[in-house]
This record gives sequence, structure tokens and C-alpha cells, in this order.
Amino acid sequence: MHSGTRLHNGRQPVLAIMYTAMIKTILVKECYSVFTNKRNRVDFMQLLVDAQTSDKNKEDTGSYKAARWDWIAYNLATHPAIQKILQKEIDETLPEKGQPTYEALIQMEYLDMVINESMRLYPIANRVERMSKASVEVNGVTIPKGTVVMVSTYPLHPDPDLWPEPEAFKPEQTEGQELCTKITKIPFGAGPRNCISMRFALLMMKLALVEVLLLQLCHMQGDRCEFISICGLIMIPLELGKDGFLTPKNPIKLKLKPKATVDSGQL
Ligand code: HEM
Repeated sequence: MHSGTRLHNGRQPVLAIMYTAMIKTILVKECYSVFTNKRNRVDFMQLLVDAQTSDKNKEDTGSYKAARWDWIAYNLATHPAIQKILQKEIDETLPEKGQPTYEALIQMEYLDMVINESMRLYPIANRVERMSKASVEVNGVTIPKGTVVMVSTYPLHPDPDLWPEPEAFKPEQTEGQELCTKITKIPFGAGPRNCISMRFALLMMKLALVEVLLLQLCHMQGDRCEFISICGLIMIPLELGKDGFLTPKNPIKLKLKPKATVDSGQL
């Protein structure tokens, strides 16, 4: 866990919430184990089946995906110059404006950087948890066997020792770096129990972004969508919500503007 002094001021309240959540998690897990005597490993295939059949889980999964898209769109809306560079890459890769193929999506390096940088600054899964298999001492602190240890990704990711501009949205900073290969940037977790769906989720995010920036309004309005811009007044930087996942406190309202509007300077 990072020490408080290395954290951006705005991130400290989030950390406080996370500590509370961590204590609750430990208590809940311990109480559950004590009362049910269940210490078995969770069957993830069963969780996936449950996600398909439970209405509650369907709602949760929806907000999870929506929140992920929110952050990328918010970053593009607040950085029009970066949006332009991305648009150019999409135009050059798909000059015929055809259906984006898998090959085209993985070829776009700037698109990759935009998504990586957005997930560095706003990791929707803002914590990763592990249970210690044995008692261990870390920096003078003893972690007893069976303790749930939580790593908070939100304060971990903007480490000033690792990034030239840790708090800035600069996609170039992530050039040549794969997600989750180092413990310093883990929006999908790390190690053998990291997200089984990382590559699929990344591909879906790329497809959604390219569809919105290139195709969707083209079909719907006879013109190409070029710009995502902020609609109405929102607080920048955004205030964060207190959900389990990293979400904005208030909904981010964005407008998609057709290219003709952008060209005529009516942004
Ligand atoms: C942007 C989308 C997503 C993000 C940011 C994300 C993030 C994460 C994170 C941080 C973990 C914990 C990893 C760890 O403890 O090291 C995780 C685990 C997991 N995720 Fe995802 N996830 C996403 C989408 C998905 C999707 C779409 C699915 C299923 C179709 C999925 C299935 C799983 C499963 C089954 C695990 C547990 C893996 C295990 O413990 O062995 N995730 N995810």
C-alpha cells in the first residue's frame, strides 16, 4: 500500500473509504466463514452462470461496463487534441470507413495507449484482494495467515516515481507498456488470478470507441461523428462516487457532435 505522502490530495478520501471497505470485507469474509464453515474456493464458472441468470447481477454488470466507457469518453472530451490524434489514426487505419476488423483494432497503437492511459488514471476495479497463505512481515508489519490484503489501484497507478506526469492524461506515457505486466499498473489485477477476460474486455472497449468515433453517427445521420464534448456543467476534475467500483459521483453528460459541426467551428 502506498504511504499517504505520495498520494495526490484528492485521492486521500478515496483511500479512507477503501480502508473502511477493506475492514468490512475482512469482517464479512471472516463472519461468513465462521457461520457457514465454508472455506472452499469460489467456483468462477458458477459465478459466470449466476451472472447470466440473476437479474441483480445483470444490473451490476451493466453499470460496470457503462462506468468503464464513461471514463474513456470523459478523458477524450476534456482533451480534444488527443481526440484529434486518435481520430486521425482511425481514419488512416480504416480509410474505407468499413466494419473494424480484429486486425485493424489491434494495429491501432494510439487507440491502445488512450485506453491504457485512461485505465491507469481511472481503474474501474479500484482494488485487488488476496488472502495471505502464511504469516508474513512486510516493512515491519506482520500480516497474519488468513488476512485479506487489499491493494488499491487508484492511488497506486499515478506513482510519481514511475510516470513523468503521473496525474495527467497523456497516452504517450504508456507507449510500449503492456497492461498488468508490472504490479505498478494493474487495472485487470495481476498474476495467475488476474481478470480472465482482460483481452476480450480491451477489444470490446476498442471496438466501442472506434464505432462511436467513426461509424455510428455516419449510419444514423449521414455524417461522421468526430468529437465527444462535455455537455453542460460538470466539475473538473470529477468528484468520485462512493461505490465499490470507481464511478463518478454525478453522471458524466457528453455530446457526440457530427463532423460537419466540428469543421464549421461550432464546438
Ligand atoms: C473493463 C472491464 C473489466 C475490468 C477492468 C476487470 C477487472 C478485473 C480485476 C481487477 C479482477 C481481479 C484480478 C486479480 O485479483 O488479480 C478481475 C477478475 C475477474 N474478472 Fe474481470 N474485469 C473486466 C471485465 C470482465 C469481464 C467482461 C468478465 C467476464 C466475461 C470478467 C471476468 C472476471 C473473472 C472470472 C475474474 C476472476 C479471475 C480469478 O480470480 O481467477 N471480467 N477482473
